Parts: sequence; C-alpha cells; structure tokens
Amino acid sequence: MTAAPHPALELREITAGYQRRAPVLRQVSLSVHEGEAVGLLGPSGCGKSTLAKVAALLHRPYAGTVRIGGEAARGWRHRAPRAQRTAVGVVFQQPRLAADPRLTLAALIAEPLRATVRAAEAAGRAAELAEAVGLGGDLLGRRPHEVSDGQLQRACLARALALRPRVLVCDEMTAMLDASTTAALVAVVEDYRRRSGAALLAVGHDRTLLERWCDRTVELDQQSGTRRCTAALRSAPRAPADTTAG
Ligand SMILES: Nc1ncnc2c1ncn2[C@@H]1O[C@H](COP(=O)(O)OP(=O)(O)OP(=O)(O)O)[C@@H](O)[C@H]1O
Repeated sequence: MTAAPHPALELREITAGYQRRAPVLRQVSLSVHEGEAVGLLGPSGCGKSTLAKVAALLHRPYAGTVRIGGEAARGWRHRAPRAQRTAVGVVFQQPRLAADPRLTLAALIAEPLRATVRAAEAAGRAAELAEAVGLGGDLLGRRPHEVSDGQLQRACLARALALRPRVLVCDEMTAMLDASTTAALVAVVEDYRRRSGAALLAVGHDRTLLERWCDRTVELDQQSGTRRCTAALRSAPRAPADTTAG
C-alpha cells in the first residue's frame, strides 16, 4: 500500500490576524491537493485574505503550520526560502497595489525570472506568458498607469505563473473585472492547472463563479457575538453539471 501524497498546500490549525489577543482566524485548517481547486467564501472581513496571505507565506500566523508540498514553511515574506516562496504564486484583487508602477508590463512579468535566467531568456518567456494570458504585444512596453485594470490583472497573472508554481492563490482576482475578462482569466488558470497539476485556492465573494470554477468550496463563517469574526470552515462540493466559468 502506498502512502497518500501530501497535500500541495496544507494549513493546519492556523491562528492569525493583526492583534495577538484578538486574532481574526482561530485554528483554521484547510488542505488543497495537487490538481485540486478550492474556492474560499465568507462574509466581508471574516479573514479570507488573511488566510490567503498566510497560504502565500506573506503573513506569519501566531500559531499553526503551513506546509507546501509536505514541507513546513521555513520563513515568511522575504525570509522564506526561495524554493518555498516560488512554489506559491499569488494574484491579488487590486493589480495597481500589487504592481510596481515603474515597470513596463514586460518587466513586471519577467521580474521573477530574472533571478534564474538571463535577461534575454526572461524577456522571451515573458512574451510567451503575455500571449498565454491574452495580453497583446503592443501593451508590453506600457507601464501600469497606461493600461486598464483588466490588462494589468492579466500581466499580474502572467507574473504569478512565471515560475510555474505548484500552488496558485487567487485572492479576489476577478472582483474588479467584467464578465468576459473574468472568464478569460479563469480559463488561463484552468489551462495552467490542467497542464501543471497545480493546486488552486481561489478566494472570492462570487459564490456562483467559485462553485462552477472549483472542485469544492469552503466557507469561513462569522460567529455572531464575537467582536471580531472567528472562522470555522464548512465544505461543499462543486455545483453539479456545470464546469465552466460564467
Ligand atoms: N493590515 C491590517 N491591519 C489590521 N487589521 C487588518 C489588516 N488587514 C485586515 N485587517 C482586518 O482583519 C479582518 C479580516 O480582514 P481580511 O481582509 O482578511 O477579510 P476578508 O474576509 O478578506 O474581507 P473582504 O471579503 O472584505 O476582502 C478585518 O476585520 C480587517 O479589518
């Protein structure tokens, strides 16, 4: 009998927030397996983005364990080992806050590659990634303020995929986008997942989208009576018979 594979992403009993005595998340556990897509829903302010940041090794929890591919996180933010940092790609809701305004879209996409490959190779790969996310070559020389939110989000997704992450965290990636751009970006993520077997944690408010997109959804609940919301997870399977993003 072979042992069950480690989840691609495992969050175990995570307690996290911004004040140790009143954490936003209390002992929240969630696993996402290789090739699996999990949608994370819940009311505004209950801690979805906080959990996403913990999963992306960008926010250190007060307690609990994060495992990427079975290996416990060995640091947070820039102190995380490069191999662990690059194993998780992340796309945020607001591309203008996430993207360095000084960089062209080409440089933005290529930046994560520059540590490992020569500039010319990084530029070539950035052009391929841009094409994969539907970003016209004529836009690659522009800076964030010269493109739309949807175009900039496409560049941010291309950047997140540049190092071929084993886990992709999309924190309200499509919240600011119209239906056709949403469908296009979901299709890019799905194509990447199908080819790579990567795990997806997709955070959002759009229940219909996440129930169609993901294999299952989990819900962070707000417990009434607490000053801050405390999370408990409920799980639901994918909506039947519908596998495409609307
Ligand atoms: N940097 C911060 N410093 C202090 N408190 C914060 C910080 N970021 C978030 N919070 C608080 O932590 C709680 C959870 O925030 P979080 O952004 O994780 O919620 P969310 O479920 O993603 O909300 P939304 O759906 O509105 O995006 C909120 O009460 C929020 O005000």
